[in-house]
Amino acid sequence: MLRIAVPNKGSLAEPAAEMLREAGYRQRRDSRELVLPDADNGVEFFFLRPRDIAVYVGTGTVDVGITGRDLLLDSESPATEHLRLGFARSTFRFATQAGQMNDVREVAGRRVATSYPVLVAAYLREQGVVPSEVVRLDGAVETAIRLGVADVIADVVETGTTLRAAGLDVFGEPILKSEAVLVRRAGVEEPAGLDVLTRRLQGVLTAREYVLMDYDVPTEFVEQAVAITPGLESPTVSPLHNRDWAAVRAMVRRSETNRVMDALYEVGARAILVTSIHACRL
Ligand SMILES: Nc1ncnc2c1ncn2[C@@H]1O[C@H](COP(=O)(O)OP(=O)(O)OP(=O)(O)O)[C@@H](O)[C@H]1O
Ligand SMILES: O=P(O)(O)OC[C@H]1O[C@H](OP(=O)(O)OP(=O)(O)O)[C@H](O)[C@@H]1O
Ligand SMILES: [Mg+2]
Repeated sequence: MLRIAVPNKGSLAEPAAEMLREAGYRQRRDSRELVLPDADNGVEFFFLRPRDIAVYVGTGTVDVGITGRDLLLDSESPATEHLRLGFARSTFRFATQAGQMNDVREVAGRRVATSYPVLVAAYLREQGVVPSEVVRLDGAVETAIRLGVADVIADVVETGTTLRAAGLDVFGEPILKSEAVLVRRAGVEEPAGLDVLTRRLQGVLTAREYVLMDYDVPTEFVEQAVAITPGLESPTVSPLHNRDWAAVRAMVRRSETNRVMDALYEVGARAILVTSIHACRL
């Protein structure tokens, strides 16, 4: 049985459960359940705090886990990124009172509050900047400056709403770009069953990222049309009853759907249909 750690709370919990559900696994109905066997799929889920997941994976107590890249790096655990999962995207940044600082070098001699002290200390070391102190807080880091605990904060930024509400502005380069990742123990062989989990999750990622596009096009323009929709390997081209026309089917990036439809229409394609992909194995 592959033992999989899943975040029990916080921003990662719901999207992680949703992704596993889409990949065909059982998910818990009650948020108080801590362990959930899924014998039909040969896996067992352990619901753990997101910050602890890399630690469990690093010691080998569980085989793999879903956590954030920022949490993985801050844990210093011997766990490694196996697959990017594309949700809970954020940047990790320095911020201070609006208009006060422009460069990471200004952090020298200042107090920095963060929930990610290892990550911040490592970054400052790399930049050759020595702060006076790195203050570790559990959350609500944005308030630390107003309360006089720190001069600068380093925190997760998604929309920037929380920073703005606290009258703070980011400065310097982003310390890190984070997203949810599947992690496994570093330096050991892949656990049995991880290949199946990986293919299933990749299937969900592809189904989310691509759509299926069908259209009819006069045979004389097929080459021009398939150049616009080359698909992943090669598009399917089928004859129509009217021999002057062909039907084409290809996968297209969801984000490019309308641009591609416009381009196809221009070369003479008609009856252009877009369908969501429910599941796939590439
Ligand atoms: N607003 C956000 N947008 C995207 N990702 C976020 C956001 N807030 C936190 N994360 C990500 O979630 C992970 C942290 O999860 P964790 O559960 O510890 O904190 P949280 O989501 O802030 O939950 P809580 O504050 O309720 O404890 C990190 O990988 C972080 O990058
Ligand atoms: O850029 P935004 O879209 O505003 O999102 C970023 C905020 O979201 C998270 O906070 P959360 O609500 O989890 O509170 P916390 O600080 O107590 O963890 C994170 O720690 C930031 O504060
Ligand atoms: Mg939080």
